[in-house]
Amino acid sequence: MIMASASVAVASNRLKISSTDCVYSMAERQDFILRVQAFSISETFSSLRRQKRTSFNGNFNDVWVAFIPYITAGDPDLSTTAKALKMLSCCGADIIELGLPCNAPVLDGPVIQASHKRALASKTNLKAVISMLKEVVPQISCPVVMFSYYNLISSSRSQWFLSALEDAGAQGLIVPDLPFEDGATLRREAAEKNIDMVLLTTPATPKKKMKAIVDASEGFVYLVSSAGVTGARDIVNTKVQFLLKEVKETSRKPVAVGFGVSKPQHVKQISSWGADGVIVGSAIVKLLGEANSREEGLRHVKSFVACLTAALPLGKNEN
Ligand SMILES: O=P(O)(O)OC[C@@H](O)[C@@H](O)c1c[nH]c2ccccc12
Repeated sequence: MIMASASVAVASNRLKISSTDCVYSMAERQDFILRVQAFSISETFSSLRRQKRTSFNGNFNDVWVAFIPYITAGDPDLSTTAKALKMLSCCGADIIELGLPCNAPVLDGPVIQASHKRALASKTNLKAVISMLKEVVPQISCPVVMFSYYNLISSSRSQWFLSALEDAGAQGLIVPDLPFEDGATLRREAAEKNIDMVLLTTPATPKKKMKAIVDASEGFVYLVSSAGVTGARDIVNTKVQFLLKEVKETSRKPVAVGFGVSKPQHVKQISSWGADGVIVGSAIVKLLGEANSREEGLRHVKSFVACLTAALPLGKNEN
């Protein structure tokens, strides 16, 4: 019961502190961090669906869309990443994607590529990220999904890699460059460690293969909005509305949309199309990378995230 009440307290506390005025002082004071085990990814979406609120955008419909930010671990250093994780968890993130830096992030655009470079320059490696997460995960109330290119996994043997994630309290894993056909073993090994392997489907994925991907994806399905690499876009691909419908006809699994989301109107639009989550990476990473100081970067991210979450159905910043 304590755990449950603590979770409820955290949840209600997050709703209360998601208004931006007290979040940072809360994190800074460190005197009121309830050490609760974050929900699993599936529990997070189920809990959000239970909390679903009726929103009126011409007609009443029950919606609650998860906000899923991405940052690169170690950018610009792991102590800033630790602060960012705690701040994002307080600012309304329902799930956080945390990228492991590597030398060739080929699916990333220039903004995230630069973040990998900064992270590697600060000597960030898997061991250091795992020890940071062991410290931080008990202090945050949302699940962490690790992002790793496959070469980092194959070089360290997948079972050892997955055990390290499990020890760190990571709840999910995304390996964007691992072809679906080659991922069965890793998916099985992840399932044995209760780590959700989140799979990606794109506008170019044939329908039959999309169905297989959706069926095999754990936690949620990542719907990539557009072709190409990560990076803020001016507009969201309108094909996403049709793709979302197609995926949701295939399964009841939650579907989160990413790639290019960088404005409140993108969040509104994707939410109105029926997504269960919106994923934002480059626009957040850019603020961290361009700031004059770590503290300034965190402040800018906090304000930007508040704008985006305010655009979610019945914006989470509403008191
Ligand atoms: O950066 P964007 O355009 O907001 O897209 C999300 C993206 O950053 C994140 O989900 C991600 C980071 N690296 C990736 C590589 C492939 C697919 C997705 C990703």
